[in-house]
Amino acid sequence: MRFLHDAAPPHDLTYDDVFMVPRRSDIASRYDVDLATDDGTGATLPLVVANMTAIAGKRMAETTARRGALTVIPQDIPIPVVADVVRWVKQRHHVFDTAIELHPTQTVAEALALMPKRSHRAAVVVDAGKPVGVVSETDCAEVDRFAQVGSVMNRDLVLVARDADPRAVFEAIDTAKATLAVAVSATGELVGVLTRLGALRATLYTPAVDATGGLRIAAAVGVNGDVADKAARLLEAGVDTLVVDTAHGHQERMIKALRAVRALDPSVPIAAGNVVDADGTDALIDAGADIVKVGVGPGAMCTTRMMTGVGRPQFSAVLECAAAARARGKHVWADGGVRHPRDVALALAAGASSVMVGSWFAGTHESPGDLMHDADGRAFKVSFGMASARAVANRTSTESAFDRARKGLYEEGISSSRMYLDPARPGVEDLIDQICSGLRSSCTYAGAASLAEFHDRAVVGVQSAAGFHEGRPLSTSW
Ligand SMILES: NC(=O)C1=CN([C@@H]2O[C@H](COP(=O)(O)OP(=O)(O)OC[C@H]3O[C@@H](n4cnc5c(N)ncnc54)[C@H](OP(=O)(O)O)[C@@H]3O)[C@@H](O)[C@H]2O)C=CC1
Ligand SMILES: Nc1nc2c(ncn2[C@@H]2O[C@H](COP(=O)(O)O)[C@@H](O)[C@H]2O)c(=O)[nH]1
Ligand SMILES: [K+]
Repeated sequence: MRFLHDAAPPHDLTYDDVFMVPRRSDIASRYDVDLATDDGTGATLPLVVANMTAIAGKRMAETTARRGALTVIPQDIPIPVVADVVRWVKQRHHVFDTAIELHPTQTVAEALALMPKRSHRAAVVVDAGKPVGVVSETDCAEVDRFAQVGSVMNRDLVLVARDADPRAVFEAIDTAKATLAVAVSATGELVGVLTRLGALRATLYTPAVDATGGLRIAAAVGVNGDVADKAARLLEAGVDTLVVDTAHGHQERMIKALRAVRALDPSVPIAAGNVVDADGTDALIDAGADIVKVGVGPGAMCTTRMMTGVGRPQFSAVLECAAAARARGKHVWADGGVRHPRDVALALAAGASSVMVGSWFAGTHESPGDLMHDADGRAFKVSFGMASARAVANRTSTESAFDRARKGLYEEGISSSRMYLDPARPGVEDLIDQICSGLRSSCTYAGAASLAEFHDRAVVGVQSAAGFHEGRPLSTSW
């Protein structure tokens, strides 16, 4: 990446401060761009779901890995639970989505409570292991809440084989004008479901898969307690990337923790952070990090900059840390503050190998929280920061009341925030589609067929607030 007219700015910049200029390109189609990362995580998209309890759970992990991104299970989840999640995610089908299963005698009320867990808003009715119907939210509208789903379900199933070609599945759904197709095994047991859009996506994305065919997943450890023991148990559980995570990554406790994790000689990449400069990046690489997590204070749930004055505008932080890491053959993840597809593109132009997204994905069907509605009927989920009073109370629940009270004094995150679902993009895959289409287009504007070429060729200029404002679309007249 270089600055336009080679004019490096005199002050630090964040995503809104910069823009990219188009360059002569010989990339004929946006589909000719390869978005795979080269950081050893095996992700086929440069996206990582941040290790936040309100965002990164098993549904998020399954759904994002199927499209090629990685989800990091947070450090606050007990390790036996993480092991169960890893096992579950690795058993998921690469093409078919995990269905909500209901027995014909379950009620419409139960169905309606479970359906928001899927963006396709439907469940498969299963009897003796075999699908007998599909029930959607529309089928349940205006129906007595105590009615049994067996009496409202649609029995005309589009049944397909577990190895059916996604394009053929798309056509079968289209012809039947159905909501989704139901995949079954050779003996007729339910395997999963696929919508028209899911079938299309299966032809556009490559799942992030490990050597044995399981979907990939990452998990985080903090820097307190017996870090080596926790890391060893996560590796034993089969995580594909290990993240050592704390607010202030450039500290002795982190360096000690990282050395202990490196001493386990893991065969998977170790990511560690967070830092914002070359010194911090070098220190973490010296201690054993393959990937350095960059960002202090940009996160949407983060109050660190307001509380402490510490942090650094994220674009400059990523640019400096990425240069330091690249000089040593290592990588950085740009962590936090991403709100538009352009921010993802700019972080990658600056040299990040992947971009961590937290709050943007909180308001989706796949985040772990329950779907709620405000007084105007708008759907939202509750999110919270990992350094908020709420998260600290969870993390320290086994400590003495005194220690908990002491730790509770240091709050650097929001405990409750409403993240509204975008009615046009209520699922995380809708947001991934949006990000990838923006990013593919950015790459072709730069004349880049891969992320490595994108970083090489990107030319970035600095803009005023008016310049940023000019780029915003206008939904009504002036
Ligand atoms: N990227 C960002 O800007 C930030 C991210 N976070 C996220 O929040 C989560 C919790 O992180 P964290 O608060 O580090 O909690 P941890 O539970 O990981 O504990 C951090 C440890 O470091 C010590 N410490 C020393 N200086 C600091 C400092 N300035 N800030 C925080 N801890 C310090 C703490 O000791 P003692 O308590 O005795 O001081 C504690 O033992 C992580 O997921 C982290 O990534 C949190 C803040 C900023
Ligand atoms: N200072 C704090 N930072 C936090 C907290 N919880 C998470 N984070 C950081 O934010 C990113 C995600 O950023 P987002 O803009 O996509 O939401 C995450 O990976 C952490 O580094 C917090 O409570 N305080
Ligand atoms: K912030």
